[in-house]
Amino acid sequence: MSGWSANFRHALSERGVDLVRAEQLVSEALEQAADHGLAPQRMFGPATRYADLVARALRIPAATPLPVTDAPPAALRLTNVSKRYGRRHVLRNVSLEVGEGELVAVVGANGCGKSTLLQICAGTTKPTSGIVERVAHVGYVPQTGGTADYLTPAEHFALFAAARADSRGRGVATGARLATALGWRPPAGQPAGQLSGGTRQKLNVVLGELSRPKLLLLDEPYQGFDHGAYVDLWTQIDRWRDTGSAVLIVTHMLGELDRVDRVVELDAPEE
Ligand SMILES: Nc1ncnc2c1ncn2[C@@H]1O[C@H](COP(=O)(O)OP(=O)(O)OP(=O)(O)O)[C@@H](O)[C@H]1O
Repeated sequence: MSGWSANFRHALSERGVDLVRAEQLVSEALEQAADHGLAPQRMFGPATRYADLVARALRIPAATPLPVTDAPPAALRLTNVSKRYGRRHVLRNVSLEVGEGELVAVVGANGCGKSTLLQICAGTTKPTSGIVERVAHVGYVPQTGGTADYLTPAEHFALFAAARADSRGRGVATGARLATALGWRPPAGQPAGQLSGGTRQKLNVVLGELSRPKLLLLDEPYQGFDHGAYVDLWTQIDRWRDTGSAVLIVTHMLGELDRVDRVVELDAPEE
């Protein structure tokens, strides 16, 4: 096995992908690279970065499923969640709930733990203590990363569709349709690494919503957007909420807070 394949398999397993599935993913990647006549490193970039993307597409380790109650259904519930990095407390006893058809904003000063909170909601970071309950079907738009420089938008759509056992054709068509709602027409054949920062972020948003998740986690999703795309995104967010999805958004855009149902303000970071 080549160095890239071994590193990819190892990185997948570090990200919680089971060995059989990891083996399958390595074979698929090698096949795809061979089809294009490229070395896997050239096609997918560094193995660890590609493993990040694949793990994101495969979605997130299971959290405790939410109990069924008579109350309006919650899509996400955090109870007394805390996070420490070494001795540094980043989050202390955060509790919040986002119901289906609800839009909740997370605000707070730089470094107060907003991205960490979203990672915990997504399941990509473990809390030090506390309980996370959420629906199984989650779309996560991280603040940075989340795309592979060497794959085209269509290849991203196909990869994320495959992770949901959906066909390549349907994934690519859905991705193109969702991109239109952000005023973007994905270019054929251009890898993500050659897209502008704002356009790459549009790709990130489309990947988050590609499989119509019940819960959308958006970490400052509009970075680099021009004004038109920013307006389009908020229209999309309203639409997700109105069609019953739960949306949790990290934002510094305090002017938009009258659009949201609830605001969760995190405490200032420890000195
Ligand atoms: N993997 C990590 N290891 C150690 N410390 C980390 C790690 N990730 C984040 N931190 C620290 O946790 C704190 C909170 O970071 P986080 O990115 O969650 O803040 P934020 O509120 O999203 O900030 P911003 O508004 O600038 O995006 C920071 O002090 C950061 O340095």
